[in-house]
Amino acid sequence: MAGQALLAARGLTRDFRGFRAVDHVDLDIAPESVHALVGPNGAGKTTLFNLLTGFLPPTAGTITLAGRDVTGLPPERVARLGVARSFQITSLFPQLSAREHVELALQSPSGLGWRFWRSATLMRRYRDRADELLDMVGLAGLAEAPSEALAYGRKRALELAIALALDPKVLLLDEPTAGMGLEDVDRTVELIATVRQGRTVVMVEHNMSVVGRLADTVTVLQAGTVLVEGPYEQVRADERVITAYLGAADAAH
Ligand SMILES: Nc1ncnc2c1ncn2[C@@H]1O[C@H](COP(=O)(O)OP(=O)(O)OP(=O)(O)O)[C@@H](O)[C@H]1O
Repeated sequence: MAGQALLAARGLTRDFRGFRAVDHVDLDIAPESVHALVGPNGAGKTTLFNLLTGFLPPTAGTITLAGRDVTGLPPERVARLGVARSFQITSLFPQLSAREHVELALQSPSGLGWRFWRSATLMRRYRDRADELLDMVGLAGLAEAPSEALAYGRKRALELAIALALDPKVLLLDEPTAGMGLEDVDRTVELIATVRQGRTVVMVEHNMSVVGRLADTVTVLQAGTVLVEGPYEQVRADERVITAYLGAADAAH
């Protein structure tokens, strides 16, 4: 199994001052699959995401990308090796246009740090690719719009275009439909179905209908451990998963 995985974790563990948020997780993300991480609040999904992208170093365990050990590498190195995550809206510059954001991402080798504009000629080379990416995420008509003028769903689409500028092998999406109305959810599902072509997608997603429509494999986390893993239909019918969610709902009331 590990030999076939593009991104794999073994015994991945992360403690926060004695509290174990991720507890010996084994994960195999198959190439060109959509793999969803789900689970009740506090299950460790975000922490696992941060571990896989180098934003947090693990307390124990290993992460491999195409068989190469990437454990403990900083996020920009992980990104350069082909693992990109969609950025949060807070990292957009209000006055820069959608196109300028993507152009900047294209000329930044890691996609993480914004660099100074190099030269007008060089930037023009990025323009065609930027416009292609904006078109892919449905923002072709909004290329000139300052990011602050974009509606919420469009801002999330711009984040995706920025992540795609790295041409990542693995794209990590953190709750891609969070806070969206039905129409934007549908558009985002279609968008992910498009951008997954030739890529591997890992997503944390609370909306089970979205998971059902997109994911090949679902990993359910609970209290930092893998509770169940498998195809959506199998996972949603699993008694342990139903109990975990009902338990979490009870605890919230
Ligand atoms: N920096 C931190 N310091 C201390 N505890 C943390 C830290 N980050 C996360 N935790 C704890 O680790 C556990 C897992 O958190 P995490 O955010 O990974 O869960 P999650 O599954 O993403 O939850 P949610 O669905 O609510 O986002 C939680 O109990 C959380 O309080």
